[in-house]
Amino acid sequence: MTPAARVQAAIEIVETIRAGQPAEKALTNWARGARYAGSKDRAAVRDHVFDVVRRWRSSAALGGGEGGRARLLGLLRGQGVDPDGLFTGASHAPAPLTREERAAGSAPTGAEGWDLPDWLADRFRDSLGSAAEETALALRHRADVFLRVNLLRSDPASARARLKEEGITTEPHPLSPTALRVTKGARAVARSTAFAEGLVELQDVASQAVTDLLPLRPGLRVLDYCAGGGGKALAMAARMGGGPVAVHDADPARMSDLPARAARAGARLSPVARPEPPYDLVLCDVPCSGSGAWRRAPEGKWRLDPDGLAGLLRVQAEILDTCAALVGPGGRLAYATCSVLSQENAQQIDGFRSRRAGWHVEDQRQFLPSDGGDGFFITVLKRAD
Ligand SMILES: C[S@@+](CC[C@H](N)C(=O)[O-])C[C@H]1O[C@@H](n2cnc3c(N)ncnc32)[C@H](O)[C@@H]1O
Repeated sequence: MTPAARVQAAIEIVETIRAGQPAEKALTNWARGARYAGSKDRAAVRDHVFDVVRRWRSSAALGGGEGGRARLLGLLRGQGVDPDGLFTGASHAPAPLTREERAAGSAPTGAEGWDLPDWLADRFRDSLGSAAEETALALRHRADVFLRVNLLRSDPASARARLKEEGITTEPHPLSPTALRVTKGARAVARSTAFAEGLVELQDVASQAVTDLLPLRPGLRVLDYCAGGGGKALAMAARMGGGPVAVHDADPARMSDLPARAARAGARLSPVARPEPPYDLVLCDVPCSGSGAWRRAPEGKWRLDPDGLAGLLRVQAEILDTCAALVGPGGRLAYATCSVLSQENAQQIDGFRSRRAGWHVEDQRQFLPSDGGDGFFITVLKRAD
């Protein structure tokens, strides 16, 4: 496919997203009917589509319309790319720009320029103050790919050397001693032998930094109450000489990949339908807005509404209360989100402490995209003896 044909494909996919189809599904459906598209074409089309979703409002403003064609035009203008080189009318390319299209479009203003719904721009300001703008703007960009070196199988220097043999170059990152930022070959990681042999896992650097803050050591009774795909459970097990870490999730199907992931990593994870207290440490990595990770999952910012957020806040408080009851005397409760909204973070901890006596905050950190990874929040609470 030519670069222009990729833009035309993205225009058509953005139209189906506008009609209500999730971006992943729209891309899969397109790929099924586009046997002529090679892996580089698919990757380029995907990048265009996700760039538009990240910049849904500003691309419409700059392109002067809500449709796929206007949004791709606006995206290119925002990226400083001359659209005339792509809107050529050649075979499979978008038709040349009309006079109206050339005249349309204006610089985005306010929340439009932050690429957030108005109500969320207000929440960003309330939560982040002077860091609100840079955080919102960071979420308009693609995220870096990070690996976690699995210390049960390797060390950072050896893992980097193995990856390099397979054409994947990396560099360390100051946020976590196990983190490697992929500088070349990100798309090859999942089929590399270093990955297959469990030397590295795909995991955001801030997600690693969150588990680094947990007071873990071999022999502790540890429960990951919202284990999901197990990214943090595996990282915790690696810091405990392999585990075991008890894993639980309200939706056990979300843990279906865990046995294979644990085997690859050399970690021991024990699924528990009903947690058996007391635990020395319970992590609740609660369901949240995902606002810290909207570079990776940008549809979330357009889908979330105030009622949805209120529902999440209720579930988070319930999980905190449930998990507190699982911690033994002198034990720890760790609360984590990949959110930058204070209602889901510090305010949730304040609410918990106003409901329950006998807990004190041992550690609290908010990671922002400006630190290099996703936005994450972690609080470690210690229960009185
Ligand atoms: C943020 S994800 C967990 C991500 C995971 N810890 C990781 O690092 O890969 C939140 C998880 O909480 C689960 N969940 C939602 N409500 C829950 C509840 N009431 N109790 C336990 N788990 C719940 C969801 O199914 C989801 O898998």
